[in-house]
Amino acid sequence: MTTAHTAVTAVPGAGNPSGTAVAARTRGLRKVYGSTVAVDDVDLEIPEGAVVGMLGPNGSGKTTTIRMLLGLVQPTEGEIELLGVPVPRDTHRVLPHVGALVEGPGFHPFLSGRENLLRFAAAEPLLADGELDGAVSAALERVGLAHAATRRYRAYSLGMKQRLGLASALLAPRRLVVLDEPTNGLDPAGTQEVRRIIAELHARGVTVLVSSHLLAEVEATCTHVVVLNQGVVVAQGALDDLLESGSPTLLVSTPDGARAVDALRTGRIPARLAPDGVRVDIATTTSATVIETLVRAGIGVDEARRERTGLEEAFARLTHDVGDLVGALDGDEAEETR
Ligand SMILES: Nc1ncnc2c1ncn2[C@@H]1O[C@H](COP(=O)(O)OP(=O)(O)OP(=O)(O)O)[C@@H](O)[C@H]1O
Repeated sequence: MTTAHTAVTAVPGAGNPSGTAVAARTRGLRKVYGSTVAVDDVDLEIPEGAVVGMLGPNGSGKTTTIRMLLGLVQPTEGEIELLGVPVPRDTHRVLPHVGALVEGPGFHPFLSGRENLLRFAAAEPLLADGELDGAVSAALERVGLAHAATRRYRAYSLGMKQRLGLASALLAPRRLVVLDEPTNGLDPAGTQEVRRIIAELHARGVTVLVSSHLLAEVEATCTHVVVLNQGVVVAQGALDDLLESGSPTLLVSTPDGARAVDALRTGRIPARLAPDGVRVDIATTTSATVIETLVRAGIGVDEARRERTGLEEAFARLTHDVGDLVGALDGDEAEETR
């Protein structure tokens, strides 16, 4: 959890000269540990108000990047701007506006969950003394931990510890919330709650950066994604753009699949029979041409819909086959891909 112990000064607006508001930005960010390059030349842009999922295989640099953003790890090279403020130089100015769930938030094992949160709340410059109790109760309630508030932290399960970390990130009103694997150790109900909390923050206009291995969660909750592989950003942008970037496919439901495949192939349109219909590659044709071809061949079409690439498929393509990436996302990002 991040707290600031200094007085709050005004945080400048997070606008940028090109007009798009940016909550966090890095330029040429690099972190080297001995002979390990953990993060290499990372240029991030986290749009204000977005829910950004940070994805990547184990060891791809997600946690290191998040820790550098929060001023917890000193970059080897590069620049960071958080809510318009340079980090780590002025981290203290911005931290009160940033809630963070990162590993090892430093809870005291012999204090209860409530007592631990009260200590953190007392260090929140945005909370007045008279607001501490209420803020702690509200945060405990929000993460479903009110019933265990008086139990000692060391008796908490992994999931309860995770919930308490989340509560600490939500103690005060935030402009940016950074969650490093928030569903780690949570049961399905806890995962649902994290999803709900992220949706609530998003509805209030809070920017959320969340790292996760749960692609279905990211697909369900995020508006944008950043994909890291071996310390390098291999894709970033709107989730919808990423999902549209695979080979476009039309799924056709027809009572006569085998004949449909024959008719399309005769018309030099790649198609194959699948359990749920006929899958047609429309990279070099249009949906209208496909349907026209089928109707001309006297084949009935019950339904035809364009399929999106699932995030799982996109992720596999991005992290296993970096060479094929150019052109997968919009031009700028693709060009930056190495
Ligand atoms: N304090 C450290 N000292 C040495 N190497 C480190 C340190 N922290 C991270 N690394 C290395 O940097 C690389 C990136 O690690 P990082 O924890 O950022 O990855 P990650 O994407 O968060 O992984 P995971 O999904 O497993 O949590 C790894 O090779 C890791 O071993």
